[in-house]
Amino acid sequence: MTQTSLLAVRGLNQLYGGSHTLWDVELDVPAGSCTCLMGRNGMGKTTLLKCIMGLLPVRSGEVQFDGRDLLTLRAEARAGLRIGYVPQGREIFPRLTVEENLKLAVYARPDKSMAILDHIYSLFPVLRQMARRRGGDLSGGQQQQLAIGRALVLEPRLLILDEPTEGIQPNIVQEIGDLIIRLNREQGLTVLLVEQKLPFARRVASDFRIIDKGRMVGGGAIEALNDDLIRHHLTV
Ligand SMILES: Nc1ncnc2c1ncn2[C@@H]1O[C@H](COP(=O)(O)OP(=O)(O)OP(=O)(O)O)[C@@H](O)[C@H]1O
Repeated sequence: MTQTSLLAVRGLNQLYGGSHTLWDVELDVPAGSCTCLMGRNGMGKTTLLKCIMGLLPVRSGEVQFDGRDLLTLRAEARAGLRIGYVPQGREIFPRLTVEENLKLAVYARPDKSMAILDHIYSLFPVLRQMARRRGGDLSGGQQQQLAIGRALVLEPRLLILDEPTEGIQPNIVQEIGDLIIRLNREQGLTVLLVEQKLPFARRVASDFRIIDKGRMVGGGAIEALNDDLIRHHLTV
């Protein structure tokens, strides 16, 4: 692990049954960065995030968070290290209210302190307005905000977001971008983001990594994401 990486993946291999999905993957997420993991559909982005979170078994390799080996820890213990994860599709509880969804996350905090809810509502005023509505009754954009708010309840040191803008109306995409920028640049939260929208990635990210057919094929500062890389690995 390089000195400045908060998260480091080394030589990671993953298989779904006999199908080899991730090949010797290396990934560094520098502390304080907003690192955007990019790649076409089906290239292994979600699979890599699930391996990092302990939601899928890996065949070989290492995952280190702040110098600690994650692969020996169960998924709950990884969240306990304050790694917040917002999965693709959001996975909120549709029949529970907004506040109940947030409170469930509070019970995972060591101090179980509900005081954090005020902070979450200040980041997402719409969630305060909707506190008694059922999660399933919110719009897609509001559900995404709830899923991010729920991850922030743990006051994560690393926030992992899987395509937070997918299927969301443009004004909420803008708001989510504003929030990521605020959390990352003003509050110093390290972010690992899977994102396919180039303008969004360019706006919020400091660094990029490209995965193609399960292999890491490029990366660097976001300014280095050039047309050649885009043509070869990102456009359909
Ligand atoms: N549960 C599974 N069982 C078998 N194969 C799977 C499973 N989930 C994903 N795959 C396969 O693994 C590969 C990588 O999928 P993954 O979802 O990680 O891609 P992705 O880059 O996140 O794509 P997307 O942007 O579409 O979510 C794909 O070929 C996919 O079909």
